[in-house]
Amino acid sequence: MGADGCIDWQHEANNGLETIWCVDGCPLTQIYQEKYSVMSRADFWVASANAVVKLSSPNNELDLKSTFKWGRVDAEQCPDSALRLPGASDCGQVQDVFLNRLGLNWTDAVALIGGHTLGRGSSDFSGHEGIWVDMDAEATIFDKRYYEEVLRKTWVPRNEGTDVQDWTWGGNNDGSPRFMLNTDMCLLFDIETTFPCCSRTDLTRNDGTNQCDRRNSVLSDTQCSRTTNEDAANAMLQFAAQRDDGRFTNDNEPFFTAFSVAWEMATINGWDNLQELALSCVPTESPTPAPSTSPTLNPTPVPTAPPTQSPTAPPTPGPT
Ligand code: HEM
Repeated sequence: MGADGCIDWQHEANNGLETIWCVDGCPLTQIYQEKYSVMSRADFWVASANAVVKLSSPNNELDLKSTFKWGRVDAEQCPDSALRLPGASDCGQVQDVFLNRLGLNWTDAVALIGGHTLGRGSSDFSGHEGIWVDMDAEATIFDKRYYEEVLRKTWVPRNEGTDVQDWTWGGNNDGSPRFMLNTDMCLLFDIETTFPCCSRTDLTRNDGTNQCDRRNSVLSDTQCSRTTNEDAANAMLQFAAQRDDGRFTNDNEPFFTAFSVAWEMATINGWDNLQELALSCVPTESPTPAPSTSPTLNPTPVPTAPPTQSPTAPPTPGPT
């Protein structure tokens, strides 16, 4: 769901988005068509994300309204734009996309990826099944829990040797499995030098067995070492807000402040003429409607054909 209001439907990285944005029956599309089609889709998608963050944060605390600017122009076609998305393989992906191309720093990247406190991965879409946090209900709350979970849980490799290798909890994965991507784990651990490893060799199950050890894999002697990327690790620790006694505070503020800064930079990237929201409705101060290249104001069509193989063309530049 790009900053140009366009979705590259042909790329597998976007699998599942047809359940959110579609011609018929997707609530978000319906809301847009019925009430907000005066805005460009691109502005609407950012505004919708802001609303989700606000409504799912404790006491509606994280209001991103001050970061919102409007005036993005929609494109109807964006072939190969999904090639610019980060893969989930390693921190090189994070560096390439968030630092080298979006111009953010590691603190910004770590703050943005904290978005994984919400929602889930699916074997039907990405192939990574589970939630990042402890309970399904917690996956509907936008708070710092994601950072806590990286530190709190015993993470061991899952799906080793496949292209959906990730990490899962060494404890009891009842219900939804809990998982982390390599791009989550690498922000705190060196998961390359010591792979395969276990993130906490100090925890046991109720039956006394080490949580790092499973039937086919014994990792209780292989503690994952801390990453040498101190900027990323420091941000993870700061946002998790762990006390000296190992428990976590309820203070979301460091995460929320960093997320707001990074979110604004990420969502205005590529546009140099976006407008602030008007603070009043007095006619002389009100802005003109956002330009839109979508004359029929219809959502981008959903393809009926299955995704084709990954395109090989080089990434196209973002909007300027
Ligand atoms: C290195 C960067 C990132 C990678 C590799 C990545 C990868 C993924 C993957 C594989 C999924 C599972 C998709 C599925 O199976 O349906 C996912 C879901 C999700 N991601 Fe990310 N992501 C990244 C960054 C971000 C950022 C920056 C945010 C928000 C600011 C974010 C928010 C989410 C959310 C909310 C979901 C859950 C979606 C749902 O419940 O349907 N991700 N991500």
